[in-house]
Amino acid sequence: MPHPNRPLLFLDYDGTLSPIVDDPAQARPHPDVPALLASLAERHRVVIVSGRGIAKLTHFLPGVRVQAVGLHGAEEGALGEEPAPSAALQAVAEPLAALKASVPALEGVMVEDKGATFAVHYRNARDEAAAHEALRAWASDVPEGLHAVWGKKVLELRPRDLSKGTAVVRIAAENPALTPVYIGDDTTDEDAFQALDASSGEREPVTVKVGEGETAARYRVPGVDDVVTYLRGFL
Ligand SMILES: O=P(O)(O)OC[C@H]1O[C@H](O[C@H]2O[C@H](CO)[C@@H](O)[C@H](O)[C@H]2O)[C@H](O)[C@@H](O)[C@@H]1O
Repeated sequence: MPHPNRPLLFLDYDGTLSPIVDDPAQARPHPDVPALLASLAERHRVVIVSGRGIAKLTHFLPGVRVQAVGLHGAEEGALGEEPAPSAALQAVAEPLAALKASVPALEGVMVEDKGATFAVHYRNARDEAAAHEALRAWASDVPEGLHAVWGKKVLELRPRDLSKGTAVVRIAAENPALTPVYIGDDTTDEDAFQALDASSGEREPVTVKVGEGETAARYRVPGVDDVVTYLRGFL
């Protein structure tokens, strides 16, 4: 996989810098990641792009000071700093609250409170297929302005017009001399792979899918260890 000389490093968190675990609250980074991010940030522009909120990313990566896009594009700022309230999420606060109150009660299904939004996890559901079906029905008719996104055993709601793709394309346009490198493992990262491919013009982005499954990315690595190895090549 190529290592452009002047990269703009977009890094997803769960499944990319942190191995997937059963409990979202215990998703610690790979042990080498905090120091690696600090070293990378001394040489390159690094942006964490996550479905998590920036405060939660800061919790997992204390002491790391890099740019961040949180809540699937609804939050922007930097680790270690309080992000500005998301106007896009404030605009859909009412329907989000109503939806949160109506999540089907199913054994093992867990609602992760992310402040301005929430995620419904069914990884630990007693009957995973039944939980998936119940959540599919629940999310089949979300209010105008919201979009239901399926990730790894999780269903999330985000403002319809925002995605990881919209955020990274804007940041890439602000940094025309840098070559975008995007590494991610989940469905929401596919928005970013496609958006970067469609918008980068002369700059061929390096898009990397972590793990198995269909992807629009140009390259693939098997897991988080391989992400760490690839990133070391930028030092
Ligand atoms: O964009 P990401 O940084 O990849 O965040 C996406 C979601 O990741 C988290 O859920 C996923 O990881 C958990 C921990 O490994 C796992 O238990 C869960 O099944 C996965 O879906 C996180 O909890 C969500 O808030 C993020 O949106």
